[in-house]
Amino acid sequence: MTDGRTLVAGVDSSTQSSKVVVCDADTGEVVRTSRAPHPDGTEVHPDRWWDAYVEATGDGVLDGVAALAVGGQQHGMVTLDEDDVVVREALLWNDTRSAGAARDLVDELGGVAAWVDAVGSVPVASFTVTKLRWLAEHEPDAARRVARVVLPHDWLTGRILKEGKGFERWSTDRGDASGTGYWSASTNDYRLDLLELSLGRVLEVPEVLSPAAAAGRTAGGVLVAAGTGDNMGAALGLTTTPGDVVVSLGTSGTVFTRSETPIRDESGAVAGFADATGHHLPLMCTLNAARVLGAASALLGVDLAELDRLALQARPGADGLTLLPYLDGERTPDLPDATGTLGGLTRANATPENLARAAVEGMLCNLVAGVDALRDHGVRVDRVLLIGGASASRAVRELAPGLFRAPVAVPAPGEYVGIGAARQAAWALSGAAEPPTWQAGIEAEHEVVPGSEQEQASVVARYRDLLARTHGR
Ligand SMILES: Nc1ncnc2c1ncn2[C@@H]1O[C@H](COP(=O)(O)OP(=O)(O)O)[C@@H](O)[C@H]1O
Ligand SMILES: O=C(CO)[C@@H](O)[C@H](O)COP(=O)(O)O
Repeated sequence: MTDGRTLVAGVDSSTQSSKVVVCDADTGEVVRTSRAPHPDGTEVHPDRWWDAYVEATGDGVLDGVAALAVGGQQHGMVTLDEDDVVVREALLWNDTRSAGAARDLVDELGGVAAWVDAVGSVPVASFTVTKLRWLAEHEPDAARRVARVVLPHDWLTGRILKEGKGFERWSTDRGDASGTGYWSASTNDYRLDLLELSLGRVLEVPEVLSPAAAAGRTAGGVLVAAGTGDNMGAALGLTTTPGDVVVSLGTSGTVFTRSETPIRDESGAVAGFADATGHHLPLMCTLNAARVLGAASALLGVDLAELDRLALQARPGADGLTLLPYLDGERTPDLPDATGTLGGLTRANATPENLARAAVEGMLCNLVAGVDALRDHGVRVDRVLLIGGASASRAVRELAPGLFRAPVAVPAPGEYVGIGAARQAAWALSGAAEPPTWQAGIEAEHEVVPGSEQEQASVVARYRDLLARTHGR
């Protein structure tokens, strides 16, 4: 309690950084924020997340906070031995070394339909279940030492409780559990047989808490809520209405919507995740998003603001220059070994403006597939809410409505994963049946430019054509 009001904190332990948001528990007003970077790379020792958390919460950032929760990057494999010592560095969601293991597991269970029936998703390299198979095959000594497996948000939640002398047991929530590949959002149960299929034996797994449950309480009295995956956290931090689809442009690109019922997608594009309120969060994810713009600006030797200016000076379609932005391999489409492809390059269109435009268009066209996949499953797309680091880009904001074929709203600048985690903490603290009502304002709205539909459709068609010619998809 500070100045008569109750404060709650949300931690977003994402791929590139830890962000902390302290909010008024009743209104959601953001009172303080801070952040600290994570190391680069697709395998990271969990202690580095703790270091970033300690750095970001220094200087009294958590003073007066009554409850907190952690939203974390999904899927990462954190392996612990009998004494909870980390066995090896965590393999993150964007580590593609387990792509072969994913293909093997799909075959061994009887194909994609069997996986969708079992856990609502078709596993790709991102999923924890495939990382465990990779571990068993490539590091058998380490695999033998593993006693339990948890996810990044589970681990950080447990560490906060251990340091706060309030740890009782490892726990997780429905949202994050649904990204493991061995827990089903339809039945709300683990499929330990799939864990066994992956690793050759069953491991201890965290207890799946209900949405407003507490994971524990520190000796100092701070309630630590269940926490969740970062996309589920963002969904809880945003004020959405039916017909809203969220596109997040962070390290990953994600397209998701809240749903009362699961979506069944045997193409594997849409994963059947759970949300953080007891419902569902069908979600499509790409490995490439904001960092594509970073790479393009490095290539052109300009900053992100100049990249925006250049992109907006070029004509739609970049005079025929098209980028398949698979710079870190790709997850959707399932092309883990792909690299980027620049198609249609001529002497006439080889300008900085066209390269900048192709980067923005390519990044967005990659996500158009997610918006369309949701449409194909009957999801109404009345409005796209754009969040994540690259939603600050002027070029992204202006090009997105035409390519997504929907109006785009950009919520007031904010760390929505952290805000969602803080809202979950406030919910757990209140003991109420529903989370508190917090309103996220809209900063900017962008409409589809009338008459531009044909032109935008041809940008997407050219992208799809290059994808088909390059990768046969
Ligand atoms: N104005 C901008 N234009 C394009 N990209 C941006 C802009 N501002 C930040 N970014 C990018 O956003 C990314 C960070 O986004 P964020 O959502 O915090 O990622 P994550 O949650 O995955 O760690 C970085 O790659 C950064 O370069
Ligand atoms: O793997 C997924 C979703 O399935 C990613 O969205 C991760 O959850 C990482 O998120 P960011 O760090 O990009 O926010």
